[in-house]
Amino acid sequence: MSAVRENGVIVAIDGPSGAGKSSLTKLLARRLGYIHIDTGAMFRAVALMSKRAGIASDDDAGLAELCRGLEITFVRDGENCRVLANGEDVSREIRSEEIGLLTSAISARKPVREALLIMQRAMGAKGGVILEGRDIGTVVFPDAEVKFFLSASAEERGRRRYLELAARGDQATLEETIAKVIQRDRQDEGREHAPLKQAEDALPIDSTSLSIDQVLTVMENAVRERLVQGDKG
Ligand SMILES: Nc1ncnc2c1ncn2[C@@H]1O[C@H](COP(=O)(O)OP(=O)(O)OP(=O)(O)O)[C@@H](O)[C@H]1O
Ligand SMILES: Nc1ccn([C@@H]2O[C@H](COP(=O)(O)O)[C@@H](O)[C@H]2O)c(=O)n1
Repeated sequence: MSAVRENGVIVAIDGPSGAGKSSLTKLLARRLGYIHIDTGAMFRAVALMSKRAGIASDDDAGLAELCRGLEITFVRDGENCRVLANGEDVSREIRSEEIGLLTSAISARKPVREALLIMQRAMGAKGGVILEGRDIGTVVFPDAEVKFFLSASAEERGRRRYLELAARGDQATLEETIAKVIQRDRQDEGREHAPLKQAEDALPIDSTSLSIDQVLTVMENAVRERLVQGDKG
């Protein structure tokens, strides 16, 4: 491989809901000194703003108009990142289960995907970046130097999400949470535009019975190996 991009390689982490993408992206970024971009947060910000504006999830013209007037930015806040929509911090509000399901519906719409694709490519082009989402390795950066497809069984992903919600005092049951995870998978895999799927050249990782640390080690080794190949290229 010839010299990598200006700031390093692009790492794509795709996979279904609750597989551990956000957790691993942050940890891996810290290990590598890279920035990380949570593309799901961008779709969530569009969903939240569409809800507030009363735009139906199948109103393509309304969604296109909304995206034209929407600026999404990330502000580093220590280890975390705050998400701003037109300057307003929406980091907390976008995390509800309701917005998660609405996001899955609006992210299927072509104008939304087109608008965010442009933003995501601009954010990642210089490299030295880890992007996590559903279509990073297949659509956003099909030429990413390292691609992972992180998954786990729906039961395990639902269990992890349930524990997270319970810790926040949410009343959801385990069965409901698993059902929502499965519903979101179906919507994300079944949509016409940029569906969730593994890129052919992605390294699959099934984290069902792996700890976060074990997954992190596999990922870090794979990226470092690629960086060494790059130096030789
Ligand atoms: N290997 C693992 N073992 C145990 N728990 C894990 C593992 N990976 C992630 N988790 C936990 O599972 C929950 C979901 O992880 P995370 O939010 O990183 O998933 P995600 O893929 O980004 O989900 P989403 O796409 O819905 O945002 C978190 O509570 C996280 O701590
Ligand atoms: N590249 C992406 C990222 C996300 N989505 C959609 O957003 C929803 C929320 O994502 P989270 O990772 O924050 O849970 C997700 O269910 C997808 O519908 C996407 O389409 N493409």
